[in-house]
Amino acid sequence: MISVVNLSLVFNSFLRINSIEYKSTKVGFENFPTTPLNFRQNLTSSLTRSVRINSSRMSAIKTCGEIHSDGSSYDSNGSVRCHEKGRRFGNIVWHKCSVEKIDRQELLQQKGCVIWITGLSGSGKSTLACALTRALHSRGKLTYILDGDNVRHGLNSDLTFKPEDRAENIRRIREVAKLFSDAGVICIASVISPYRKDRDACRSILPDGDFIEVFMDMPLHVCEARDPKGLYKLARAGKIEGFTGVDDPYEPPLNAEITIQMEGEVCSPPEVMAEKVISYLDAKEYLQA
Ligand SMILES: Nc1ncnc2c1ncn2[C@@H]1O[C@H](COP(=O)(O)OS(=O)(=O)O)[C@@H](OP(=O)(O)O)[C@H]1O
Ligand SMILES: Nc1ncnc2c1ncn2[C@@H]1O[C@H](COP(=O)(O)OP(=O)(O)O)[C@@H](O)[C@H]1O
Repeated sequence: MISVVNLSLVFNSFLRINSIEYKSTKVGFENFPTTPLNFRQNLTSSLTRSVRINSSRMSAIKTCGEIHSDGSSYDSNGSVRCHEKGRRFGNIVWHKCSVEKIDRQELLQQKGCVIWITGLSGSGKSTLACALTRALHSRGKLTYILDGDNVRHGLNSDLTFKPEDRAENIRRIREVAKLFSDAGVICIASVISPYRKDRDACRSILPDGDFIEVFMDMPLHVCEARDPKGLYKLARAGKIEGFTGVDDPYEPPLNAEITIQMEGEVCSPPEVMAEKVISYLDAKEYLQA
């Protein structure tokens, strides 16, 4: 017992010396069981966990650079992110809580991220999003879909398809997606998102690796032949102005993490496409805490 308590004292002194704002309560010391054996086991595992968590937090805090509007910041490469209590942006001060993303991820046994599915209308974005969510759900993983059509029924119902409104549409969706991924959820955004700079802006607000761009690289003639909502027909007839791929641009990704294409004239079933994304998530360890 004594040696474990001594270890705790040394550990806390070490943190004070390093000027890191830290209290033992932040890593679960507040719930000590009462028996000596459980007490020691809990303290030891709390220490092990706190060393693991705080070594990454400490390196993040040491390398903090520019402070962003939400109180987060990045190092000079834009890759390390942290929040520091009390950092001010105008009159808004970031409020930090001791339960953080890492804790939520541990609870969910997965890593929060954003799978951003982009492509022309009719390219299969919603179909893939649905197949992916089904496959992940059956593996016990928590997902949420932000579908362009659906979000435009509520949060973005005030927006049109003019370029500035499309940009605002994507800005709101990326902020919501960021919140979901911070919650530890695998967030799937399926939106045309035709402009590269809007998609890149989403990449830039997320921690390295957490933005996974999936490009539905389907030829326009295939999408147009599908035309499930009859919108291409209306656009060709001049009844819809500024339709993506017809008289509004689509800028394909330059470095998408995953590209979905037809093989010759054949389009893989949605479940096969979903497996491709799941293999990527598995390889990058997003399906574990
Ligand atoms: N002018 C124009 N251009 C493109 N798409 C149009 C347009 N007008 C309506 N729709 C329907 O809106 C859906 C796309 O919404 P998004 O929010 O994904 O678009 S965007 O990212 O803001 O460009 C899109 O849904 P999907 O077919 O699922 O992509 C269309 O059904
Ligand atoms: N992998 C696929 N193989 C065959 N048809 C598909 C596939 N994915 C989507 N479709 C069909 O294409 C149409 C458009 O798909 P959808 O997911 O609504 O596209 P988007 O969301 O990009 O507009 C739908 O009729 C859908 O059934």
